[in-house]
Amino acid sequence: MQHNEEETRRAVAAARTVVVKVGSSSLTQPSGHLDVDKLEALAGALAQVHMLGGHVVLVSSGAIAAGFGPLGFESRPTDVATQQAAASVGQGLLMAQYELAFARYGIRVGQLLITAEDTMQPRQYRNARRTIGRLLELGVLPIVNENDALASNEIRFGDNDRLSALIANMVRADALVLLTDVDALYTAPPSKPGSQRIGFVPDVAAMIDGIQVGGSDSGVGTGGMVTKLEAARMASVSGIPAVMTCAPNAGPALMGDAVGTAFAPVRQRGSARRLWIKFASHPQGVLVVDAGAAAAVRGGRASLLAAGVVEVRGDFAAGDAVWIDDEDGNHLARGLVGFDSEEIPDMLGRTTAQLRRILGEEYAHPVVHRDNLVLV
Ligand SMILES: Nc1ncnc2c1ncn2[C@@H]1O[C@H](COP(=O)(O)OP(=O)(O)O)[C@@H](O)[C@H]1O
Ligand SMILES: N[C@@H](CCC(=O)OP(=O)(O)O)C(=O)O
Repeated sequence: MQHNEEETRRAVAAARTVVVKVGSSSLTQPSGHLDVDKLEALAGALAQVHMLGGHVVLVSSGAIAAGFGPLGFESRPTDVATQQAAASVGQGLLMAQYELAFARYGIRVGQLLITAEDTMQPRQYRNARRTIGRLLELGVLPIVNENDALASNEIRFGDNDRLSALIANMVRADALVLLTDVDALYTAPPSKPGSQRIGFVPDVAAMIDGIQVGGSDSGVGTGGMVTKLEAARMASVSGIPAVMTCAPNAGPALMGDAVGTAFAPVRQRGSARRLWIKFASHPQGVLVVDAGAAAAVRGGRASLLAAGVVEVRGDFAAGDAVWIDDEDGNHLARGLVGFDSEEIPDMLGRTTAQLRRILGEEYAHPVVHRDNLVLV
């Protein structure tokens, strides 16, 4: 599958389900306070799609930006605890404005606060997917943000760009639209003289190295262009076309006009939850595997059995993410492990039949099931 720009834009315009991500900088005034006019303009553009029968999921940042002013801070706080407090105040303010803005079009909104690390667990993943699906069936416009108050620093995504790509993959969206404060991707940060606008990226994974990307200049955003390109790549390998542009271009971008930068999908639709394991997991330990197990894991379809594990490192609980390494220390895969780290030493090298006989039925399972394993 190789999409050209026209096909990519057309696919965005024809999308039945679209995930739209808006950054803090597109919802705030230079002072950092929430800019209600900007928020209303965005709601107007999304309402058009909704009223034409499209399903829109909005991933909105802005909780921290909306909360720090009312708490009396002059600029965005830099320590995590104050950011979390600001998010807790700001999230309610943000949703109140969205409710008002969408109510003008008779559209009801629903809030989902997601912790990416938790949502890759099968049950939470299914629940989040089912809730968003049901909201869409009920004609509600779901608004997603990271659960800033809960996510600790280590597991926090911090930016919503990659979260929006994971959500697009989860809801099997037909398009992802990333709205920010620059009109397009440039060959270098736009403040640099001579940087050129890029209208179309046929293969984002292949071009990432050729672009100079910088962090956020806005003072309120977090990820800058790095995480936006990462999000575009995640969408692209999930078979989802993406467009990145500035928030005032939301309407034209959603209609397939040639604004911003379009990113072609490079694959067929991929599996869903495994993308979360790949991008949202923070491995807590390592399982070192022998050559036979390494070959099986590399083959892509096998579960990791205790028989092939030679060593376990780290302190983790069943359900945590771990690295699967070969004996030379190369990372082969990431996976959600089925056992606590203390349970695994007694299992090492044993076949499933031996595990059943010696340790009992509850140990006669793969250490990492193939559904929970993703190659790196
Ligand atoms: N190559 C590039 N092309 C476009 N913008 C870039 C590039 N490198 C860095 N940037 C910066 O990324 C910023 C957008 O990221 P960010 O401030 O995190 O926005 P948001 O709050 O929308 O997530 C832009 O303001 C721009 O200055
Ligand atoms: N969850 C945070 C998002 C952090 C953030 O600023 O993200 P972004 O503006 O998308 O780079 C918030 O709502 O403030």
